[in-house]
Amino acid sequence: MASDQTEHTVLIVYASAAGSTAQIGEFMARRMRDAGLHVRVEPVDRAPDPGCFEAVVLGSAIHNGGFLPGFADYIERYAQTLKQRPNWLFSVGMGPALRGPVGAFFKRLTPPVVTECRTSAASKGYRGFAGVVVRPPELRNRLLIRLFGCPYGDLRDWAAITAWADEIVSWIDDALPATRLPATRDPADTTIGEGNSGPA
Ligand SMILES: Cc1cc2nc3c(=O)[nH]c(=O)nc-3n(C[C@H](O)[C@H](O)[C@H](O)COP(=O)(O)O)c2cc1C
Repeated sequence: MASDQTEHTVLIVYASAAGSTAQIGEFMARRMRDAGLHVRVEPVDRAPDPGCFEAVVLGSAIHNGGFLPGFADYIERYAQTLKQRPNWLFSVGMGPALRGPVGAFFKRLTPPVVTECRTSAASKGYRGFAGVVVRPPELRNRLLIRLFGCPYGDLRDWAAITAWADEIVSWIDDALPATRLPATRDPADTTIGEGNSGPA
């Protein structure tokens, strides 16, 4: 028997310079679609108005201590809308992969831009994921990375990303009311008016 419930709609917006954050966004989208949600995933420069979706996930790579250009602006521009939509924020950087005494200290710190955006959007949750760390050409940057104890390579923890996507799906399924299509419609009635045009 066909279900009369529509899928919940989710927008995933990401900012990515080299592609690792984009892949996390696409991965989360696939995971959430497999769970029955209707998910649109877009880079921030093509992202639509979040007000057209029931829930939103926002994620950016961290470069030089901040989000990528345009990402914080998007959150600021739609802050009022985002405050009225359940939304979640993630960052992708070296943080979770830092090791050693200096690394352990910096690992505990949340970049100020994360706190600002989380407050602006009233995000329900935040995760910092490790990204892909490539050996930089500049000696100074290589020394900093060594000081922080960060290894090179693809450090993404797909199990942690999967678990977070599933947490968001559970929240949406539990907290958002099911959207129901009109139960019946007289096939002879061809007018599109009140009561016939879509979900109540
Ligand atoms: C120029 C540059 C600056 C970076 N600055 C930071 C930083 O300040 N903090 C951090 O945790 N990671 C930093 N990283 C690591 C990136 O966040 C990481 O490589 C991430 O996976 C990049 O995401 P993307 O592939 O989506 O662009 C930097 C990387 C580059 C290339």
